[in-house]
Amino acid sequence: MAASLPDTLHRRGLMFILSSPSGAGKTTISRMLLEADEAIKLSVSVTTRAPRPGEIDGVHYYFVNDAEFDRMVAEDDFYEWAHVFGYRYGTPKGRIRSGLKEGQDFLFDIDWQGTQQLFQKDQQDVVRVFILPPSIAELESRLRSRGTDSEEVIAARMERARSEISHWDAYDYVVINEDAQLCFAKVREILEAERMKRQRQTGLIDFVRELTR
Ligand SMILES: Nc1ncnc2c1ncn2[C@@H]1O[C@H](COP(=O)(O)OP(=O)(O)OP(=O)(O)O)[C@@H](O)[C@H]1O
Ligand SMILES: Nc1nc2c(ncn2[C@@H]2O[C@H](COP(=O)(O)O)[C@@H](O)[C@H]2O)c(=O)[nH]1
Repeated sequence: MAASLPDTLHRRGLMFILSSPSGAGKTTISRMLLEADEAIKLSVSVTTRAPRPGEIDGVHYYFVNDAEFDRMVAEDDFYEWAHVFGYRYGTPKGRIRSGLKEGQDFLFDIDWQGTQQLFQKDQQDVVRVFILPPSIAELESRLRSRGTDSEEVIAARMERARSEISHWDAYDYVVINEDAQLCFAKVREILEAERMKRQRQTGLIDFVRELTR
């Protein structure tokens, strides 16, 4: 019979960030990951933008007005926050720090500004993945096919896409989302490998010491 592993063998959780220009598919990949992997939890952001059809308050975002967002900023409730497309978006502190200690992994669908802020605060727990579209034409076509944004909003997102893409080299991994299943498989492999990193595996020193005693 196989011996059981000591219960001192734990792992720190990680902050798994997916960023991309709007429409490249990070929400699609995030949802696939959350469905396939029960061990990672979405960090639900707060936003001042209106919900899109099908978006549920508290599930996809916490939708708040400007006054409520101001109050949260004043009370230092955010891990990070940024202006994106004329609205404000922020990561509420919630239970992230204590969750990481307990081994909980968190998924962040946030932009490059938020990524920078999280990385500055907590380098060791952050894994940064940037998703690129296969082409600019395909990016525009995806924004259109999503059917949730007006022409004006699509134009603003396309206008910003090049400057967002210019931040690709501030990420640990870059994955091109041509085929969603393939992209998802790659992102999942990154997550699995990052979970195994030595520095995340607390208790390993004692375990190895015991093995080699
Ligand atoms: N590999 C793919 N091939 C074709 N369509 C895709 C692919 N990945 C995502 N899409 C579609 O493209 C549209 C945009 O995807 P999604 O909403 O996931 O982008 P996003 O990067 O999260 O955008 P935003 O930043 O605006 O939230 C959606 O309609 C989605 O179904
Ligand atoms: N810095 C942050 N960026 C965020 C956060 N939540 C979402 N986002 C980014 O905003 C844009 C637009 O999102 P959309 O849902 O309106 O299309 C996208 O790049 C998101 O990744 C956050 O908490 N902080």
